[in-house]
Amino acid sequence: MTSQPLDLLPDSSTSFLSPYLPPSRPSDRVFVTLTYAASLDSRIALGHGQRTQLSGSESKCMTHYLRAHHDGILVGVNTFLADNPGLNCRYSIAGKSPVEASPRPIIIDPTFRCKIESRSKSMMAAACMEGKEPWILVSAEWRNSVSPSDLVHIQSTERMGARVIPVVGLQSDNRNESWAAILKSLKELGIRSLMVEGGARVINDLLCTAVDDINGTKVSPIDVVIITIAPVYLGKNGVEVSPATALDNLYDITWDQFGRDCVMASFNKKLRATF
Ligand SMILES: NC(=O)c1ccc[n+]([C@@H]2O[C@H](COP(=O)([O-])OP(=O)(O)OC[C@H]3O[C@@H](n4cnc5c(N)ncnc54)[C@H](O)[C@@H]3O)[C@@H](O)[C@H]2O)c1
Ligand SMILES: Nc1nc(=O)c(N)c(NC[C@H](O)[C@H](O)[C@H](O)COP(=O)(O)O)[nH]1
Repeated sequence: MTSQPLDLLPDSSTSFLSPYLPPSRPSDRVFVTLTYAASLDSRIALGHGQRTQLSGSESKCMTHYLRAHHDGILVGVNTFLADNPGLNCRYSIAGKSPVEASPRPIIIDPTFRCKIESRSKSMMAAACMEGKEPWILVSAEWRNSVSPSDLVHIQSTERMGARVIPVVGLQSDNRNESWAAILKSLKELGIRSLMVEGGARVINDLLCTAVDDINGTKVSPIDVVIITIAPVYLGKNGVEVSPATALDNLYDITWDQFGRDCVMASFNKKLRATF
């Protein structure tokens, strides 16, 4: 199963994106890009568990171009199970094979719900062929008391090249603590830039998360927000992106049109503003 490479973006689109790409200089923390596609009524899927294509071909290219510029791409386990995403990079990058250009797929899955089943098998098989093998972040508490049958699932998942990585604090009820734990683990694993694609729980949580910076000040972990707006309504049963608090954090905002979609790119103030 080999997918066709996507078309190349015009220079105007790569110039539009270039200020928002992760910096190449080393940093003491993970650079986080939050990106997703939403309808005009801020829905990202028609219903829970329903894969819904919102991006047109041009904005899909944009997403894969962004993937090529990040070390990791993260989704929640519901997205993994609903969408069976490849999470690879099908945008051709000069001098790089598709595997080299692809980010590391990272799945937040505290209790390992994505255990080997036909769908995750096909995703992992596809990822092995066209991208990098996924890392599955599970709760360390869950991993320490794993059942014999789940242990078998872990071993068969790892035999396919994936890694099941225990994270201390992942199952915390406190989103600040769980995101601090996720980002600390990923940094230790060598991820310097992370593209967060969804789903709704992940996006809504992350928008309201605050983690300690090097001075111990609570700041948002998000650096850049890039949102595709598709000109459709998904209706009230759709899966909504709407954080728990009001936010007015974005700056250096620019908009560009990709086919029939509009894409907003912006930086996120590190300090959280709520009104
Ligand atoms: N349009 C888009 O850009 C887009 C992108 C991604 C997903 N989607 C859609 O979103 C829907 C899925 O969204 P969702 O909200 O149901 O699920 P999700 O993908 O956000 O996954 C939620 C699950 O991930 C785990 N998780 C997430 N954050 C965690 C944290 N901080 N700590 C511990 N565990 C955590 C939990 O098990 C949680 O139940 C699907 O229908 C999918 O098609 C759309
Ligand atoms: N940018 C974007 N536009 C969409 O319309 C949509 N539904 C997603 N959803 C993100 C989700 O994770 C998808 O499942 C992957 O975008 C699937 O794409 P790949 O198989 O990885 O190429 N993302």
